[in-house]
Amino acid sequence: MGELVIVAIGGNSLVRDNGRDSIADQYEAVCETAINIADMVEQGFQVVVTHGNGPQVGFAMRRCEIAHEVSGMPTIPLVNCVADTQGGIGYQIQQALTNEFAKRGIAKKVASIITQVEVSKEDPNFQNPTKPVGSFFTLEQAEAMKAEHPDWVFIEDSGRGYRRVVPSPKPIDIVEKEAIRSLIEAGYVVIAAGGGGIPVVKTGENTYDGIDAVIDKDFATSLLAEQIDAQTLIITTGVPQVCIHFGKPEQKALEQITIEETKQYVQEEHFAKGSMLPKIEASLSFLEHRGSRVIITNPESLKDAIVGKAGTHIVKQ
Ligand SMILES: Nc1ncnc2c1ncn2[C@@H]1O[C@H](COP(=O)(O)OP(=O)(O)O)[C@@H](O)[C@H]1O
Ligand SMILES: NC(=O)OP(=O)(O)O
Repeated sequence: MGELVIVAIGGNSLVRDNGRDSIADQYEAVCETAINIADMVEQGFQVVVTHGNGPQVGFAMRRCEIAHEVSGMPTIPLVNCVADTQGGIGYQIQQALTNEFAKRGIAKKVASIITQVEVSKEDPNFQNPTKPVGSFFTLEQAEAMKAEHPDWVFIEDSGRGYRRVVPSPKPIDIVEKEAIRSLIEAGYVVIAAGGGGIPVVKTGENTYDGIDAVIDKDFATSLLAEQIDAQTLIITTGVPQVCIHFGKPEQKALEQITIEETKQYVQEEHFAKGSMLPKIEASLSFLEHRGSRVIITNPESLKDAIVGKAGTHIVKQ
């Protein structure tokens, strides 16, 4: 079996045009990412795919809220919105990969696993929402919405606008890890932990209950990578490389950095909270446990990045 690589697809990287955000647009973006993943499979890598749902779960929440406001339809709990987006995006990735493999004559099967991820009810992040979801708004739009819904919390997201935030507890365990391992061993390209996984808390030795939150998919992916013994973690997002002085005139893209250099940049606050910082923290956690290397790049650079010709590479030393 080839090197086991886990590829995390950013939710924002699947949103084409913030004005439309249609399912057809999203499928087009998924198909482009599927081409890049198929390239990696042809290169001989064993691939596991995870994905985000930040924009999509926010859209789902908003749809239920509007349906409730307009026609009194029952709202859908956030944990179920996460499950719905995990299924919806997983379906698109599964179909796009299946079709791409068939087109190229790659003899690989694809399977998505509904993945629950255990969190703690006591996690302090439940009291302090930090995970941006849904659309980007101007300050004026955010203030108008806040006036109408005083319990909503907004943050500024990496110079891109204002977004609603929801609680994001840290993942403790991937409930379906054995099933994921079995499918990998059977040669499947597995799609798992979509949207960071469906947040659940333990109610007994082997029993669980859903809880309203959105787990950061970078942390869930790093945990899954450890639990399936992946050697390489790739995080795809909206930028080809991680930068220092991001968004400033002196911005500099990083090609290769060590754990120590990365920690130094974290201390110097080069990585924005809620966007690039969780990717960096998840990368460090993966490298400090079992992982060998991390690559952060955009989907179109995957094929080159895996052979060292693109992206930002974080290495042990
Ligand atoms: N130091 C940085 N280097 C590069 N991008 C950064 C940096 N800090 C913040 N960003 C922003 O973070 C974004 C990635 O976060 P986000 O869009 O939330 O992730 P996702 O692709 O997982 O949805 C990048 O597209 C970029 O706009
Ligand atoms: N759940 C999650 O972290 O999604 P994004 O990567 O889309 O923000």
